[in-house]
Amino acid sequence: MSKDVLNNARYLAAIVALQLQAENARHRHLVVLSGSRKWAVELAYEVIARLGVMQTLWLTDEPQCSTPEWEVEYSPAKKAIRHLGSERSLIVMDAYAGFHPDAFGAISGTLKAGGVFVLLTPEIDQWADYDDPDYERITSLPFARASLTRRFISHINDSISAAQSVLRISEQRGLCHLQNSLEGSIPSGAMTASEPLQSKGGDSSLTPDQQQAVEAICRVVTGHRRRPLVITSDRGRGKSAALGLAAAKLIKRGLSRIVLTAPLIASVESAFAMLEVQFPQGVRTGLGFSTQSGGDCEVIFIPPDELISATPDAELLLVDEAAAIPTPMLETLLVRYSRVVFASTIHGYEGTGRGFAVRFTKTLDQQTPQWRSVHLSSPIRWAENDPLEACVFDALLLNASPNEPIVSRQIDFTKLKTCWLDQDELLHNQTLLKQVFGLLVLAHYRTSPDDLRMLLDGPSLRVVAQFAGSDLVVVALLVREGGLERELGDAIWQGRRRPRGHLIPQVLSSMGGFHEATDLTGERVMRIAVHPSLHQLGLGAALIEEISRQGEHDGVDYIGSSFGATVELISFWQHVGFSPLRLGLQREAASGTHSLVVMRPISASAIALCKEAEQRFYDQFYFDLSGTFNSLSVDMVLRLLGSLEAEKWLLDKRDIADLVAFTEHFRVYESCSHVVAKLVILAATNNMLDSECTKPEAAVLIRRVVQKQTVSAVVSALHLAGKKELEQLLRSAVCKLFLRYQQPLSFS
Ligand SMILES: CC(=O)SCCNC(=O)CCNC(=O)[C@H](O)C(C)(C)COP(=O)(O)OP(=O)(O)OC[C@H]1O[C@@H](n2cnc3c(N)ncnc32)[C@H](O)[C@@H]1OP(=O)(O)O
Repeated sequence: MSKDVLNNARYLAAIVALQLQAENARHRHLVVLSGSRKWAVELAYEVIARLGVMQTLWLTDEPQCSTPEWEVEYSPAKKAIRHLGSERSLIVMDAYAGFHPDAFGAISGTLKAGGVFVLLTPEIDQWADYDDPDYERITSLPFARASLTRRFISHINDSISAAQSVLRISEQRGLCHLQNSLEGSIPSGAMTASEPLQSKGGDSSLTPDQQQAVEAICRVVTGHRRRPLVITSDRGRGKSAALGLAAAKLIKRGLSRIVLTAPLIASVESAFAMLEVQFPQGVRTGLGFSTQSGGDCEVIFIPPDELISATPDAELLLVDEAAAIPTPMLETLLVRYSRVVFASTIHGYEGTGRGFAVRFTKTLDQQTPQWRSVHLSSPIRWAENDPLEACVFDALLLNASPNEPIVSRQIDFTKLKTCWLDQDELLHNQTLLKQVFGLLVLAHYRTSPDDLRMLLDGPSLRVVAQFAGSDLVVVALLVREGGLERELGDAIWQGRRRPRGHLIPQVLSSMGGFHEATDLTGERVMRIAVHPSLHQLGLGAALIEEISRQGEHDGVDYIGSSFGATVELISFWQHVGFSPLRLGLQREAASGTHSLVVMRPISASAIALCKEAEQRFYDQFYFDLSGTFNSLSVDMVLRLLGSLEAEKWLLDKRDIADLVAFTEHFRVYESCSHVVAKLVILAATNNMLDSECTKPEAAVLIRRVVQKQTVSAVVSALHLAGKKELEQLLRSAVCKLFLRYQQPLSFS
């Protein structure tokens, strides 16, 4: 027998032994095959055959061969998210096709107890030199993929090598870990008492945590007081199943319509599975479940952005994976639905969860201080101390967190230390890396493992942070943009080319029409995050000042940013001297927000461009409010209208006569709507809508007069009794504003 065949036999025996241990302990394990692609792929097929696994999921862009005997489902890593609702007992990920950080994290959560995750990588000491195809996603001109650093891969490689529970097999070095498993001994910490897996079904199979959650959900509906519930858990604790069982119980007690929402329908699959078990006669449709074929009672899935725009009736709203939904959307749901449960993974593989607990609970404390919480800690899909979970969390820093601050709110601003952090320094100083990434995760709902790679390898990325003593209090990621070749600039302006990176120059040139934007160089603030316990103390503003000083020193033309626009963020960026230049036409599906490009110019050319682009933005903005932006929130419209120039909206004699006819006589609104609109804009530019009108009046003026929403849309959105109430609110608001207008010096 050849040496290779003998070796492979040893490796397979080790993997089989490990899988048996995993099965006995209800754990999952990571096996890494590091060597040539051909060797690793062939060994992986042998693993599938030896373990006798049907329906292996294999993440790759380039399936290597078809497998007649064993069914393998191939999927590109970038589409791994599609598989989130399913469960597998064997997953293969081919890092030769690209190591996709988010996919690695998310898909490992779909591996069942007793399962094995097989990662195929180049040889241990060559992986970090391999031109990983997935790095294409972070290239940016002039950096070609092959020229990028691969510190992230080094970090993953080191982390895997350091994890005692990983079985690593190298083509050149043989078995690197868990050698003792060959002899059938058990790696430390891997064996716990074997417990039966939770069966999909009724209450008896629930963990005590789940039972507590189901009871708490039922109390949200049956309690006399409005009491929102927050359920938090780690991945695999049966949170979604508990939502499904609670929904079933409530339907049995007489509820007829429950709405379930989550960023992805796949993540609530186990809630629907639970309903199917509870109502065997029920009918599953694409987006919902009816207890009987005729309809009767239903649990319906509605994506968050649709819920916000339509607000359908529901006796109970269940929000799953709430951490992946932006806080402003959650706040809207909290206001609109009286009985509501927010459930979320805190230590999720996607890395989005921990900030949720910090950010959203602040809102709950303010709006509904009587809210309750339940935490699910016992895993149901695998046993405690799962080796794969520990390894993935460590490698992707999903447990990272900034130091717990800090001498509470007493920061001595004169002693803050600004540090420009080197990406190499971050790689080699894991404590610092964890602090920085931990703060980004905590502060921003969409920070994911992909961002860890960006942090370590993003070309022309710079990291600046401020420390109070050894505590990180604020961090920003910056990326250099622009200064593009004229020929490329022309092609971008003409809409013929859209190279990766250079977001602000491209948006301003190809969409805003400012050809010169691609010539200028700018520093884009990709992310800025202040420790959540230290917001609104001036730390964010101070760091922006530091960034601007450095930008000036470096000779860049401007500092810019692009972010999902909320009223609070617009307020922050305007406060620190940035002008809005372009609002994205479409809402991002995940955040429900429009992205806003802002700029603080430094050079004379950027000052000229910024002035003109801002003017153009506002000129266009008013017209877009009755079209593209006619569903923009009232607060956001008010915020942006506040910066319009009042002179363009001054009223002439005839306008004033029209307003007299409307407010004092019987002129109908429709015949003078354009003049009413002028008055409203004029008032908004003087920030008088808030001070002169009640909230419902201001909302009617913005929606009906400025955004030209239909009467029925306004009535429904503002929960008015009907057209009459709308007309009364409109008339009373216009009367107040007109009266104020007639007072000397009240409008500038
Ligand atoms: C490109 C991007 O990264 S955009 C995403 C920004 N980051 C995040 O959303 C993460 C979470 N949030 C944060 O980290 C912080 O709140 C930041 C970075 C937005 C702001 O930093 P902070 O230190 O809290 O703000 P700072 O105290 O410097 O505020 C300066 C001014 O901005 C405005 N402002 C700041 N936060 C708010 C807010 N929540 N609501 C209204 N206005 C605000 C105010 O005018 C404030 O001045 P004032 O306090 O004198 O009224």
